[in-house]
Amino acid sequence: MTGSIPTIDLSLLESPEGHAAASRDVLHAMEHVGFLAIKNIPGYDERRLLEAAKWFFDSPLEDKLKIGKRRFNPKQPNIYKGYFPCQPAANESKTTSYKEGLDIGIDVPAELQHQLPPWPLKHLYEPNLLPQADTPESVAFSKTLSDHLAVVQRASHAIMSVLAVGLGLPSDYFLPLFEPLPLSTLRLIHYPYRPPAAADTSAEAAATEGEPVLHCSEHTDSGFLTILATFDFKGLQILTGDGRWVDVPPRPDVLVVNIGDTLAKLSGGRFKATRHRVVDLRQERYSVPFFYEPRYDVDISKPFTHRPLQAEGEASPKSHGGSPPRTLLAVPRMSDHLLAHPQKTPPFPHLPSEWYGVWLLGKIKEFVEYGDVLETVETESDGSCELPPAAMMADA
Ligand SMILES: O=C(O)CCC(=O)C(=O)O
Ligand SMILES: [Fe+2]
Repeated sequence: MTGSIPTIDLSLLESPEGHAAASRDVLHAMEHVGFLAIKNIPGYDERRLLEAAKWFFDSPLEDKLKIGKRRFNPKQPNIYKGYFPCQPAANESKTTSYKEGLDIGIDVPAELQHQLPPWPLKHLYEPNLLPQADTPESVAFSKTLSDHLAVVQRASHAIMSVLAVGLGLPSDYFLPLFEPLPLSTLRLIHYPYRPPAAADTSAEAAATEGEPVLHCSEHTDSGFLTILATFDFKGLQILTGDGRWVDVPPRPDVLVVNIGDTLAKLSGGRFKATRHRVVDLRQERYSVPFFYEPRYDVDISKPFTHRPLQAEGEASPKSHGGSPPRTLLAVPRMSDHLLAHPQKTPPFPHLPSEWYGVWLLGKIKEFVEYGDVLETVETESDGSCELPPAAMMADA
């Protein structure tokens, strides 16, 4: 069934013909499947990434907790980035999330600190927490993560540029939605081996109703794209249009790409944010998703355009350049419209609800590992009402 997930060979992007062919394939995959695979990814070192993940998760829990989010380590100020331990029965609902993980994002350079958003969005840009750099192993670990982050960021740019060209837009059309402060997250995940007797009750209850035991319940991702390393681990499944769960078998040196809610929404529903889940095959499992996410102040309240971006069968553009169709120029960013129409609904009345960052804070409370984020920010005393500096308000 993975035959239905198209594979894009990134090495083909070097030639104009390859780029055009990839554009067609990416558009088709995004419209019909919501998932694709990429191969020949420059710089991707699967073995090194897996070894790094194993090294980190094999270390003692007390060491991992040193870089834990505040909920797990009160000495740490972070609530968004950092390590979270496995929480078997953390969620009373049917949602299962049997995993531990480490979240890292971009490190905001000193010269951009003044562009950080106000509370509570500033939490989304917390400094990374990484193991103390006092051993060669921990230095190598941090280097592996930053190298992989660069690899998947480049791959994300490549896919977005292929997509833009497929839509008849300049190849760097989407870049201003991300720069200079993308909210992207790289997450290392370890799903521990879970013997049947130790499985949490919600997962077992679901299984007895004929559903498989899950490591991670069905969901959609939040951002634009997810670029996922599954190494040689099975378990990932996607939901097809006709309601069947199908496996995404792992393939060596291939990364899985899927669309998140934001790109699906901004495309006016043309691209699919496909539901997916991870089945517990009664074995330990590792994965490394990269969630490619825009700046906090991107306006996600309306699609790129009010009509479908490009009707099926419409001629695809032949070149990367040229003027984009006029109706596509309404790329949502923090705009005069938002300033003129302040948001109507809380949770953060001093911020426009149309902002990606505001929506993200609301969405992540669905996930066990972030369950407390909203409560934490709501109980913080710093409810300052400043808006971001003028530089961030202007169109980039
Ligand atoms: O572990 C996997 O293969 C998928 C994880 C996933 O879907 C997610 O973290 O959003
Ligand atoms: Fe996901």
